[in-house]
Amino acid sequence: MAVNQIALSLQGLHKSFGAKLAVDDLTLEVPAGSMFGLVGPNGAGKTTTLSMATGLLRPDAGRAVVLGADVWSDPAAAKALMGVLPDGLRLFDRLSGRELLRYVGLLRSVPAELVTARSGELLEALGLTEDADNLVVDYSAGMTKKIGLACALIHAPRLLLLDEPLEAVDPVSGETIRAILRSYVAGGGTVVLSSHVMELVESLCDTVAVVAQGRVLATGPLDEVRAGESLQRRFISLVGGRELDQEALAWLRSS
Ligand SMILES: Nc1ncnc2c1ncn2[C@@H]1O[C@H](COP(=O)(O)OP(=O)(O)OP(=O)(O)O)[C@@H](O)[C@H]1O
Repeated sequence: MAVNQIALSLQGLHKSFGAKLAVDDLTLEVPAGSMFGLVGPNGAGKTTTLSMATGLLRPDAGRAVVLGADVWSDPAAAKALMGVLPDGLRLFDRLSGRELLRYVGLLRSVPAELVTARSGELLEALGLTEDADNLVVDYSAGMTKKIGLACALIHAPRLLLLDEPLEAVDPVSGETIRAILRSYVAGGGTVVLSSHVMELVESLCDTVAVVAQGRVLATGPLDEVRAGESLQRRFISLVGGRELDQEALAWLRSS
């Protein structure tokens, strides 16, 4: 891999929903081999940005390029290089976990024997072996997240884009997912994840971007962005905290 290669380049992305400007001229570069955290308050435009980066939502303007492949003009090449765990993932949940992995693997042109072997390993690593033959519709939220992650990994992509990957996941599974992501990056992969949980981003990511109102407020190596503070404090000073009015919700106080 070339030194200083860019795994994901977002250039001047724009997206409006009616009068709402969700993503406003957003430019971002994710270095290859990094664990990149995308953080921002509710409604900042993280999901919209990731959807445009992964080919799920067409930008009004701008480009998304994955390891040299343009997501919108060369989608087959770009999609072969990335694994995606979208927000509010809709899976074919009338399949069992094992069947779903097989379906996704074959769809991604992974040879059948390899799909079987990789599925077994992924199910085991994510603690899903016991439930592998149960229908995904009956999985808990955390189990659904984990099978979604397995689907994103089955074709051994070079770039993983994960929207809130640890949401609803129990602490033990959370540790497993962190370990999988760390070993994926150690092996040359790149991860982009969005999260509200600053401790998670601080403990896992080496590079971050803070976005608010569809724009990048700060990006770079974690230590540069947090500038001697905790990421939480830096985040609040960049984004602006909100004080709760003394009189607000007075009816909730019983005395
Ligand atoms: N399909 C849509 N139709 C209309 N507005 C939308 C749509 N999707 C997103 N938006 C708006 O765009 C803005 C950005 O939303 P987005 O979901 O990208 O934010 P987010 O940073 O992922 O938020 P959260 O952290 O709460 O998930 C919000 O104001 C949201 O209401």
